[in-house]
Amino acid sequence: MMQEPTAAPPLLEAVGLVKRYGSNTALDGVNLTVHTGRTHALVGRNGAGKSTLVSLITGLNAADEGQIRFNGQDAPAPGNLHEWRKHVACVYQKSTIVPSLSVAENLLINRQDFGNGWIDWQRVYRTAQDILDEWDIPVDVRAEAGSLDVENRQLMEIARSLSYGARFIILDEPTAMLDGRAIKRLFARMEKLHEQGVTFLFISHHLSEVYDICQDVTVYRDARHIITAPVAELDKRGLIEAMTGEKYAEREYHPRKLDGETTLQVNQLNRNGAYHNVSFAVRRGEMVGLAGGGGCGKIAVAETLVGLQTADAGEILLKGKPYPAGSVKAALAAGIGFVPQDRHHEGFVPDMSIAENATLSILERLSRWGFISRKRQNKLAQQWFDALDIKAYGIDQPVSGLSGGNQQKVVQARAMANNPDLLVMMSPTAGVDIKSKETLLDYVAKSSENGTSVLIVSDEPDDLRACDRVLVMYHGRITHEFPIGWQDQQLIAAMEGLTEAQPAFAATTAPEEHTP
Ligand SMILES: Nc1ncnc2c1ncn2[C@@H]1O[C@H](COP(=O)(O)OP(=O)(O)OP(=O)(O)O)[C@@H](O)[C@H]1O
Repeated sequence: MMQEPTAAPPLLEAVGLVKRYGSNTALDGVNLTVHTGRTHALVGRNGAGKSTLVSLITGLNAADEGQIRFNGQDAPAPGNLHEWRKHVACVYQKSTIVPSLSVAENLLINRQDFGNGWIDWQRVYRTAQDILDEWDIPVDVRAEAGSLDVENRQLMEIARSLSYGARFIILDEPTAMLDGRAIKRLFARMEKLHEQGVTFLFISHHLSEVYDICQDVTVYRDARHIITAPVAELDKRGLIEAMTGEKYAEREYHPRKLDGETTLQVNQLNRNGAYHNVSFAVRRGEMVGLAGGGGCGKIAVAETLVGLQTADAGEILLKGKPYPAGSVKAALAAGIGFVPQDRHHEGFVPDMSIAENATLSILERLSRWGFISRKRQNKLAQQWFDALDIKAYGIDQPVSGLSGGNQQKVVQARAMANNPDLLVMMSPTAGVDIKSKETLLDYVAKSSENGTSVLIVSDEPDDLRACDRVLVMYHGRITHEFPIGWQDQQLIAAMEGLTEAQPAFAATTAPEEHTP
């Protein structure tokens, strides 16, 4: 189903784009047509080619074949970024700002009329303020850009793109690092900019967002264009089937009988300003969710368990024994595996291969007399590669060349390779496509059946559905516990603090004790 042609030429028309990396074809003759004023979603599984397409339609890379036109005119020559910026810009998940400079400097960086010789700072701030005012973007021009949170950093990058003249903005997984309220604010801002004549290409693995804010959707699968349709004509089931190429089946979740010994026991854990009186246990083979909105303290609790942070008071026992606090090494040695929140900093070594990264945590086990057995390493890595459905040309590929979601899977493999007693996963499916999410979470569920205890720390209902119990944190305290089978609305209301703490937790949630 193609979009009805309108009188004006499309804002973007990409036809027959091919891009190869060595023997790997990242895009195999794909099309994309975006019309002015229609928010267009681009979706596809990890490695489908979305980021590669963005690199071509923003002029960062040259296509091997195909044409790109903006408003009926041929696109500038690849690499002439000054000209491309007038047509299109992309706000990436990873920031492109200079953190040590002010918002104003970031907005006006690299402009011919600023920064040559003597700088008139009053003029810099005034011009930057004018840009933000024109688009009604409430960011302080004098703030250090590195101090902005993700939400404001994205707004600043949008304003910068618009100031170059672009009226076509690509948002690459903009909601991946935002909590529910910030996502609502972002969507409201997009609506407003849309009214001011800005068109968005929206890339997201959260399909409900596609239905919330997009009018058209394009699906790529395995480097190919599968379908473009108005979202109103393609329901969620159809969309998932287009993405996966398989029939979609609804899942059911059932309670399990769990009576194994306690693997993790957390007693009255406190960290000033982060979490308070946190107590819970995870049994052998149990999957527990730790949910909550941004700033609720769930990540701080998880990072304390794995040694990335320390508590001010309280007790953590693994199989009945304490282990040294504040040391990742000690946590790993005690039997904890973890998927960190920030995979770019703590997750993987980019220049090392999939095999090397996936087996980082067990190098000792793979070595004999100080030499690593490559055969054993590769065998194990290959098992993970297949089990997690990693899309790459092989286990020797450096992780830096993988798509975002596939990098996440390598981090996951590393966390599980050690066969830990307790697996702590923070936002484990951020950037992971819907099918891979299922594969990954199924794998975790299978490990739990074999005795691994699991703590999934996330605000994403889909990550938590298979958990035997979900604990919800709000303002640093556990306020609710839901057994498997909860409804999304229940969980979201608790995460947003819209429902009173349950009686079992109310005693620890007295408002006067609250430290934001
Ligand atoms: N610089 C590169 N070198 C080698 N291969 C690459 C490079 N960039 C991308 N690829 C490959 O091209 C394919 C498409 O990757 P791309 O990053 O475009 O996927 P994506 O749809 O954005 O995925 P994700 O949702 O995981 O971000 C993948 O197989 C990837 O490994």
